[in-house]
Amino acid sequence: MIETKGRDIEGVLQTAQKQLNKTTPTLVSITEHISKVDLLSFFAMGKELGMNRTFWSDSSQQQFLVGIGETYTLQAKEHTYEMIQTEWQQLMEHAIVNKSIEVSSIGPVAIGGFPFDEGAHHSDLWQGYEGSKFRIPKYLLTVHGAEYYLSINLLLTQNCNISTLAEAILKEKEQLLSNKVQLDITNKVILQHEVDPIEWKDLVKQVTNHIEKTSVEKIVLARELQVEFAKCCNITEVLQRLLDTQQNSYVFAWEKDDACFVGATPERLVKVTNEQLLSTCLAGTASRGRTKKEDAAIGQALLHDPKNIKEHQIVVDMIYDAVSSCAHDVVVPTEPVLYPLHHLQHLYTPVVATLNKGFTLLDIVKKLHPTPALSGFPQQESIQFLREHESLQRGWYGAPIGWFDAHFNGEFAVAIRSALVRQSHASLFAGCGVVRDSDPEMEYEETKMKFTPMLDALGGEV
Ligand SMILES: C=C(O[C@H]1C=CC=C(C(=O)O)[C@@H]1O)C(=O)O
Ligand SMILES: [Mg+2]
Repeated sequence: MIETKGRDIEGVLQTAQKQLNKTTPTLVSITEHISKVDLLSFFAMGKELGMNRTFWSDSSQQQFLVGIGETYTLQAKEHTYEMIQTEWQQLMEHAIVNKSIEVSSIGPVAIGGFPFDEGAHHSDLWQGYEGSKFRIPKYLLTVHGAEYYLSINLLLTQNCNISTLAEAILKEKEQLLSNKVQLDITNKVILQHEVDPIEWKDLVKQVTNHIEKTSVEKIVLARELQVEFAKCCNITEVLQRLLDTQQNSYVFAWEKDDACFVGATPERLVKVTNEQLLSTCLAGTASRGRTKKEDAAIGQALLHDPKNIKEHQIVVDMIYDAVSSCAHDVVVPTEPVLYPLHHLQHLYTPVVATLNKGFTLLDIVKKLHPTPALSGFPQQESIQFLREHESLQRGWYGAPIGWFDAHFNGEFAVAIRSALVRQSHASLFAGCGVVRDSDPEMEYEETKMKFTPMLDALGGEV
């Protein structure tokens, strides 16, 4: 990676062009510190420019990444973790990066997702989301607390006309930063359809029988709710609703032409900042109470419920083993605490560790996914069971979604509480951990509750 410093875009691009030593296009990234802009106006403006959009907010809403356009895509259908990692390292080796600021998640940043199951067949539902895809946005707005940065990422060739390019960029940049889009909430769901609820409850029973008879301890079953809107769904409005209502959640959107995978997940998979590693065990679910007293009583019951404790502990044990295989000083509390969300609450155990030399964020993502919060335990047996029995095409649902920068600092969440929106239709996904004591009706109710955050954000009756 060549690091440069400079001021105006045209000047920086001219200097970069002189440094190109290859005939193939080279990634050039220019970052500047900018004044505050409206994030969702920036996002909405991307649509007017006809570009695919990307959105990420961390669970404390202190860090935001808003991407417009796609300068480069890393994609792979097999051995995806290794392929994406190698391609990124090669791209970064020759990249020319212009920045005078040392902050993570600026400059060349890849944002995207892995599939839940690399071995699953591709489906029409997930068209555009085959395999793993990570995009480097053409324009990336990064927000850290009160600080705003704009990175412009381009592929430069030796013979491209710099002044024409710089002029086009300045025009688009001005539009994106114009703070012009005002938002009304107009999305409205007019039809809801649960996919095969009776068959799904039968499958829960089948799983508890399977657990009785085999060494399998847990299988996470998911189901789908389809909705129809009065008109094309506006993703900016969905993001606004999710940001307003979903506390303690990562809000994400990854648009691909006429589709957008969008959600607000409470579940961190892993965050790596230099060598510091944070992961999360989240499993075990209850509703929120209508009063403080009722809420506390539900929370206490959840903390002491054997079925939910079992569901949770299986996740803690696996994550501890996975993290320990590539990190040291692993710290895991012995008891979970409650993790409150707007519509529900979970059992939560944080994991802190120091990454061993030679491992990257993507290595640990590969080791962790799928955790028993999404597949079950043991991992291979539960994945095999899902391949044979679950009719839902999970695609990117329940899979790692997130970002990484040039130094593999980054964060991944697990893409639950999510929906795949395609114009005036959407599929919502929700799953639950089935263990020996699971009751089909209660698991059904749990998944129903897990649809509510997305259904509400899409403009549906909850
Ligand atoms: C699979 C989902 O939730 C997982 C994460 C937290 C709690 C869970 C549970 O209690 O069953 C699930 O393991 C989902 O929301 O689609
Ligand atoms: Mg559960």
